[in-house]
Amino acid sequence: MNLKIGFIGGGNMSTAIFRGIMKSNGHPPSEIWVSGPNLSNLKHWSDSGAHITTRNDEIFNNCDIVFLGVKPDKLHVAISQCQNNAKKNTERNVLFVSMLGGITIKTLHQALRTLDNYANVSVVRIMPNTPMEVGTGVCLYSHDDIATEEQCTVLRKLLSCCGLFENIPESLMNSLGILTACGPAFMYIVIESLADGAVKLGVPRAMALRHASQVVAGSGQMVLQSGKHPGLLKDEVCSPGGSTICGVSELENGRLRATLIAALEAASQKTKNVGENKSTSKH
Ligand SMILES: NC(=O)C1=CN([C@@H]2O[C@H](COP(=O)(O)OP(=O)(O)OC[C@H]3O[C@@H](n4cnc5c(N)ncnc54)[C@H](O)[C@@H]3O)[C@@H](O)[C@H]2O)C=CC1
Ligand SMILES: O=C(O)[C@@H]1CCC=N1
Repeated sequence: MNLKIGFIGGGNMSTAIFRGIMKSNGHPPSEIWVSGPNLSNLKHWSDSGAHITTRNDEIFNNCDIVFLGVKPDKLHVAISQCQNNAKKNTERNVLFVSMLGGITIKTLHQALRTLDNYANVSVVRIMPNTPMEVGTGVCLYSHDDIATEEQCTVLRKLLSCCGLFENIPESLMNSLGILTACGPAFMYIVIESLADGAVKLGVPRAMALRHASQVVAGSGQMVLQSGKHPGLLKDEVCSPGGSTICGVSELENGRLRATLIAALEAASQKTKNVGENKSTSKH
């Protein structure tokens, strides 16, 4: 029998995971459910064969693995909507998988404690990224001490078709998790900027974007596959007195390295504040 997979919140990140699973035939869509306040926003799920509902309790009461994909400030309301007093099947085991940035396993347990079948709920905290949609993502995870090896294996089987699936200490979620989850946005800006540069030099936009993307993907593969330090790989491109080093010099003038480091720090600080429930608009 296939496991029933549910998503509470079917926005960008849940959709990317769903599409990644669909792309690799990782699970039949007829065994996937998603909930959200507005059914018209979930049409892309039902078009692919998944079940859609406005009721979070339907997901929680019927699914074996329940992904939580709402914004962190909706944590408590979304969980309170999982309670259905008419249905008291408290024996079911549920693997509750939260993708909420900054929200700790401890906070998740505190929120879930209000539910009737809390005793049978184990929690996995994941930090996914949107490239999971095309099978080249990263999904970091940490689990509580209730989740069984078997549950983690089932989750690994489901999500490793979307890319790298790696167990990390929860203490790294707001650092490594920031690199992997926010990093794609930073890299899209790099790709767009490289393409802009080529367009400025007269290259047609679509051609520039396609090649900028391939250069970024290829460079990442080169670091991964060659085992060489990126500084050495950079040196291998820079001929003495050549063109590339002129460009590198401009990147240093523009403080590219310092800016990327600061971007990760800012995103990490913001995520920590979300976890601590600080309502600062900046950081
Ligand atoms: N977008 C990304 O690249 C990543 C997002 N995340 C996390 O994923 C979570 C979702 O982020 P996104 O998908 O980007 O946001 P989103 O705004 O696209 O999706 C959130 C969804 O939750 C739905 N929703 C709101 N209240 C609800 C409720 N009470 N019950 C059920 N559904 C409800 C909304 O209608 C919306 O579709 C966040 O907690 C974020 O920290 C984590 C890693 C990466
Ligand atoms: O920007 C955000 O808040 C989410 C969390 C990590 C990536 N996206």
